[in-house]
Amino acid sequence: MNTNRPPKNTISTKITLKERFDALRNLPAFFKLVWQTNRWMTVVSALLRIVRSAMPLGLLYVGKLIIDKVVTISHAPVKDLEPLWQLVAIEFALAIFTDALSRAITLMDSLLGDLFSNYTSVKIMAHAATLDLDQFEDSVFYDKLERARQQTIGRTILLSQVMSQVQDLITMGFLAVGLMAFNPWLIVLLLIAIIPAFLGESYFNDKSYALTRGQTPERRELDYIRYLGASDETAKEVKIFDLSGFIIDRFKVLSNKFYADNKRLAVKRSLWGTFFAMLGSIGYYAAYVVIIVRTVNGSVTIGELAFLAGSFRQLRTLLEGILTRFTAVSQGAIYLRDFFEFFEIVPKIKLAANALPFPKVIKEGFTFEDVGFRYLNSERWANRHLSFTLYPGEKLALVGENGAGKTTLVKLLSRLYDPTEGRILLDGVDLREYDLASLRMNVGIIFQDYLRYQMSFAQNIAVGKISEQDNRPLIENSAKQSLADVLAAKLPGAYDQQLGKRFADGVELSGGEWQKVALARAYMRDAQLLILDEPTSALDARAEYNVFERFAELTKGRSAVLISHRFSTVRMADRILVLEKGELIEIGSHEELLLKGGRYAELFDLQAMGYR
Ligand SMILES: Nc1ncnc2c1ncn2[C@@H]1O[C@H](COP(=O)(O)OP(=O)(O)OP(=O)(O)O)[C@@H](O)[C@H]1O
Repeated sequence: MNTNRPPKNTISTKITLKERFDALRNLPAFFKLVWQTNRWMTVVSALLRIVRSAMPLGLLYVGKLIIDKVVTISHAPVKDLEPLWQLVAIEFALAIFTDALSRAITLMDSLLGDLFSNYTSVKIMAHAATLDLDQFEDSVFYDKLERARQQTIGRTILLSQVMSQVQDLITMGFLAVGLMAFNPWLIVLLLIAIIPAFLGESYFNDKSYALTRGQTPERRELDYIRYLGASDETAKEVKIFDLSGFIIDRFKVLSNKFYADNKRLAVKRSLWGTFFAMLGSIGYYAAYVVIIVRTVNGSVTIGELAFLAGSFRQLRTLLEGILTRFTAVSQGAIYLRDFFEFFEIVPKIKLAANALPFPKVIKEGFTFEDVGFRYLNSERWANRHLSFTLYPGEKLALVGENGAGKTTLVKLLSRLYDPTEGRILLDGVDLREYDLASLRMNVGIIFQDYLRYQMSFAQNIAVGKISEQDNRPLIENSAKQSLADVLAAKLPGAYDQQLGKRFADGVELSGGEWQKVALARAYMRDAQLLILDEPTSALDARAEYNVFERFAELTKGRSAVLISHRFSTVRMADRILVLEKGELIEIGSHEELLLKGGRYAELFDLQAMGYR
């Protein structure tokens, strides 16, 4: 991380007015989502707004009737006030009703907005779960995910914006009819006064979108720095290495840049906004003068003067609102494009059309045929020219220096990735022909960077087969097999003990203890192939010996792949596969490889020497 210079924007961000209109095409899909969120609330909300949109005209018209009535009565010799009070009562009732409607609309917006946000968050999580591992490792993907996530919050605003837009358009229709009946030129005057403001608004919205979109990678970095600076998982290292100053400096550099960019735009926008608002006022007062002159000439009544001036004023406000909101809505619609784009990302690891179920009993084993794999955006081969067979019931250990490609190999075996070249066969059939869910069900794998779920002890084991989360005997049995049962007995809450420090009453475990818990996950499913990627590195020597003794016993008849840097563990395997720079350089039993005197023998001696 370079603390002095924030990274440059990497995303193209220019949008044209045409794109703005095009983006509106996303709105039907958006409304479909709203509709799916909650049907009856969507209908009620729309109905409330339609009724609400007729209210301003009603209020203005009753106001006009009241004024005209007052003028008539004041000139009449006999003063009958009854009809006047009736009108006042009607206006009062309308005013109260309008207010109640507005509140109901706000309430519906906020409730529907919350539901919408929950619904779309679930949709995002569900979709993310279908995607491939390497898609998560791609920064462009992450930017999309991040923007889609923002939409779940931002789009609840869009919802009320679009609804208000429709409501205001209807209100405007009502008012415009009244105004046009009097003088159509007033409408033209109104448009002339408003259009500059609209263009200005749309210009600045473009700028603001471009800025926000361009800042996505930096915002992700900012979030990451915020997490580094204040989280239970990072606190230990941040303290030990005294990183807080470094982190805060980086945060300041980035956040100050955000602030400066945003400020520059906000100031410009505010200045131009003031100017455009002034033009609007000029238009309004010109129209006002026209109406006053005609009232003085006697061609309209005083009530009509109040009605027309009120209509004109409200129309101006509405039109301004509508035009401003148009840019905001189209803006939102452009953001929606990002949201829907995320859902367009499809996993590359596909299910075969007539996928085969995983064999009940593996007959020939897994055969690698000249398998090579390169990570996304990487020039280097993580695995290359791998050809070997993992036989049914065989225990195979993978050995090699850091970065030799051991973890990559087991990821290919469990189809987290598909080979870049070559193929992997299971009982003579390409792994890609098998049903993915059935494959995953039959391959139990515990990675070296397994997750420490901040959940209960039992749940931490149950994640190995979550459909069995209520099967306590199975969970306890799995714990017994990985030697985690002894640990449960020591905890105050036993199997219901909350683990980790993030939540109340949580107990933190040692590294080795966590490993035993994670290891129990492997025993939750009756997998035909078990893969343990350095699962015992944190265990003490005795515990590791016990774990492996059991492992060999418990996996009798089943295939297993072990990755370990400890040769005391490795030598228990039937065969050992030695990897170097992603390629297979030796394969054979412990004795065979020692006799051969190659790389394995060298590494073994090196470690043995350390114990002498
Ligand atoms: N997600 C990834 N994206 C890009 N490159 C990766 C990724 N994971 C691993 N690599 C690269 O692939 C190579 C093999 O990594 P792998 O994790 O398979 O090694 P390993 O033998 O398991 O190492 P270790 O003993 O350190 O766990 C390494 O050079 C590593 O830098």
